[in-house]
Amino acid sequence: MDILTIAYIVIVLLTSVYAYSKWTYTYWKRRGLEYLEPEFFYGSNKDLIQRKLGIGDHFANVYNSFKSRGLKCGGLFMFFKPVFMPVDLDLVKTIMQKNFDNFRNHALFVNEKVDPLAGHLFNLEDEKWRKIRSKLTPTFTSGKMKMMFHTMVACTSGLETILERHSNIQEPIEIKDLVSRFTTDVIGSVAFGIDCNSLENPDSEFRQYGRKIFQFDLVRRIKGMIVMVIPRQILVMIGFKQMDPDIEKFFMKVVKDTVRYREANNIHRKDFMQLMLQLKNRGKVSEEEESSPLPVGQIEGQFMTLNEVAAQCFGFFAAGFETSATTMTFALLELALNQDIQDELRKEIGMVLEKHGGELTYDGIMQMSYLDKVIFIPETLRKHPPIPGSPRVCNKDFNIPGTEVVIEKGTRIHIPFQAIHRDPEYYPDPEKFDPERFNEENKAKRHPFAFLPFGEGPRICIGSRFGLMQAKVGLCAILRKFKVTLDEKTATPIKYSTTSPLTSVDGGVWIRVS
Ligand code: HEM
Repeated sequence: MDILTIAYIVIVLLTSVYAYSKWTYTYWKRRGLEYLEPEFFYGSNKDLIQRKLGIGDHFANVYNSFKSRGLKCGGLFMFFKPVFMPVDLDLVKTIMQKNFDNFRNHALFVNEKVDPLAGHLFNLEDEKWRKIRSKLTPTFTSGKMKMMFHTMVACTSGLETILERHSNIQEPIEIKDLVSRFTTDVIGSVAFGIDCNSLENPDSEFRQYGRKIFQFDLVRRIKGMIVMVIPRQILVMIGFKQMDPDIEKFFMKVVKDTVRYREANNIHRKDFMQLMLQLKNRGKVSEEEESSPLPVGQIEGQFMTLNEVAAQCFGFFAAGFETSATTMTFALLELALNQDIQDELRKEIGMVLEKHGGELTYDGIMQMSYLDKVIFIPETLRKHPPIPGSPRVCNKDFNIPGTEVVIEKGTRIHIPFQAIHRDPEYYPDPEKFDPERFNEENKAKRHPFAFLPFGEGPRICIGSRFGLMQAKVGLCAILRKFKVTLDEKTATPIKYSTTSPLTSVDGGVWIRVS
């Protein structure tokens, strides 16, 4: 082929892609929906793709631009794909709850044959999601939380030892790293029954792989782009793999070894793995400790396979340690900046502990109203939601109430939690950290969908109780003994990282303890 022919083919190809994108970018106009003017290739997300803004800040800009135009919703483009964004909270409720059947799935590409660990609840779709969700729901009741409480408390001693050391040598500590090691130890222990030891050893394998799950390096970003641009059917056909092989190998081995060991030695522990073994061998979670297979004839329900068990354990690890560590980090940041609130909280912790003989107990934690309904944790999650937004996909055409616009099957949706949490219509002076926003009177005045740190509707976070409990246990352990102040190494005013999928602070949060 001569050079002229090659040049001709390239020109034809580029012109076709350009013409296709031009046509695609008229999608929202053709459907009669106001939209953000896209740019070639980037669509409406140039700042996000070029990493000038993080996910939360970028979608907050999009939300604010629709809101300032008085719109209830709007259209945008992710590369060439149309994305719908609800702004009005009744419409958010319609999508997440009222018309859930039209918007059941998270729109994430999974091929369990190639990526068995990706078959966790967050990624699953339709009937398989429904089936696994109903099996897992009983593992997160308050009774089960009570059962796992002591494991959480046991992990606080390492946390206290490290802070004691930093207090003595008067050195600041990057608190996100420390509390991530705490939550890694808690989840490792509760989900896998393994002492991860990452508080003692910051480079433990669990901590290393935990960090890796949330590192979005170039390869991950390219894979993410491929998944957005190439149709699913083609990805399945070519066996496209997303999961890093070393992460997969590590977690698969941990789960399989633990399952085999427990089954061979008839070991029962009060943890999540025990409940998974019940699902694997008995098809349901029961109150008994027993998890060995039932005799033929007594079997109820369907069983989980070993791969499904591994995927759920991996999902809980990934979804559980970083989100709770993020909550604890922002709570400590705000407490360091608001010493009066910190004093109030420490007073409550002291009073409750005194009533419970100086011990951190489940009932004691449940009595901490300033920590809990107070307001304090909700205000942290409002101002800094760890997951800044959630995707959905439309699986049945849906007519937006009161308009002619139809969201077509296959259209992606983005629900911008962070933007809603910072909307002055619902939270006046939104940058201010004010726990009183969550007293009963103020809460009652707000639209229930103005607070979405755990999502809403049938797809709401299944581990919220667990996540809140471990954050509270960790915070109580810190605040009962230490006063926290912000070290000058923290870049203030803080900026959110533009590279992390979860909300996190650029340069970290450096805390001094005394
Ligand atoms: C403070 C901590 C946490 C926060 C802020 C958080 C937040 C969220 C959010 C926003 C979603 C998406 C909901 C939606 O799309 O509507 C979610 C889903 C999920 N979370 Fe959490 N989460 C936390 C802790 C945990 C923990 C500790 C676990 C497990 C032990 C967990 C497991 C999950 C799972 C499995 C899903 C998927 C649910 C489904 O699709 O049915 N999360 N979480």
